[in-house]
Amino acid sequence: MYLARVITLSDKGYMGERLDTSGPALVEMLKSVGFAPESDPVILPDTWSLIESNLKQSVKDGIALVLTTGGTGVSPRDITPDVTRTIIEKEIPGMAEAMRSASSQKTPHAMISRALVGIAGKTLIVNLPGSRKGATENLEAIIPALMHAVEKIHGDPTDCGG
Ligand SMILES: Nc1ncnc2c1ncn2[C@@H]1O[C@H](COP(=O)(O)OP(=O)(O)OP(=O)(O)O)[C@@H](O)[C@H]1O
Ligand SMILES: Nc1nc2c(c(=O)[nH]1)N[C@H]1C(S)=C(S)[C@@H](COP(=O)(O)O)O[C@H]1N2
Repeated sequence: MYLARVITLSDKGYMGERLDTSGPALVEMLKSVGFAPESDPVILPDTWSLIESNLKQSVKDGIALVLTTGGTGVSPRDITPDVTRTIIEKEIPGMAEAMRSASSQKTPHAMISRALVGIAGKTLIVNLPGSRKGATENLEAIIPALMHAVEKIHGDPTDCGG
């Protein structure tokens, strides 16, 4: 089973001013599709150095899949994709495109999310929006390809297309 970690980026969540319902919802979704997520999401403020160090630590910890939730939009403190871009070695634009495309059927606000998906070491990092609805709808869109992507990152030699 592949280890997964959920990182919630929310100033209010970090300060205890809002209950994080997005992180736990993502943990449950990951379990339901066969990943082994840590049971408690990591909650951080929208602070560059903390996001950077936690993403780097996740790679060192051998986490196969990191989901971030929050900070993908255009508010002044939204920096999650910008930090992610400095950590990943390979971007997977198709997964982010699939999330925005599917989400556009739900809300026109989908186009505001700047979420990135990419690979750092052997860790797949997926940015998701902050609201529970936004986070779960976006994850839903890539679930059909998520396990396959992680298996390939870990060197699955089998032919695709079977
Ligand atoms: N972790 C979370 N759990 C539940 N709802 C959330 C969470 N993060 C965001 N939301 C909801 O999604 C909306 C949009 O998210 P966004 O990150 O833009 O909000 P925010 O108020 O700027 O967050 P913050 O100040 O906590 O960083 C919020 O107003 C809130 O209703
Ligand atoms: N599927 C889906 N995508 C969504 C949403 C949503 O409700 N559903 N919310 C949007 C909104 S309102 C914003 S502002 C952006 C960025 O959200 P974030 O700043 O919380 O990361 O995600 C968008 N993507």
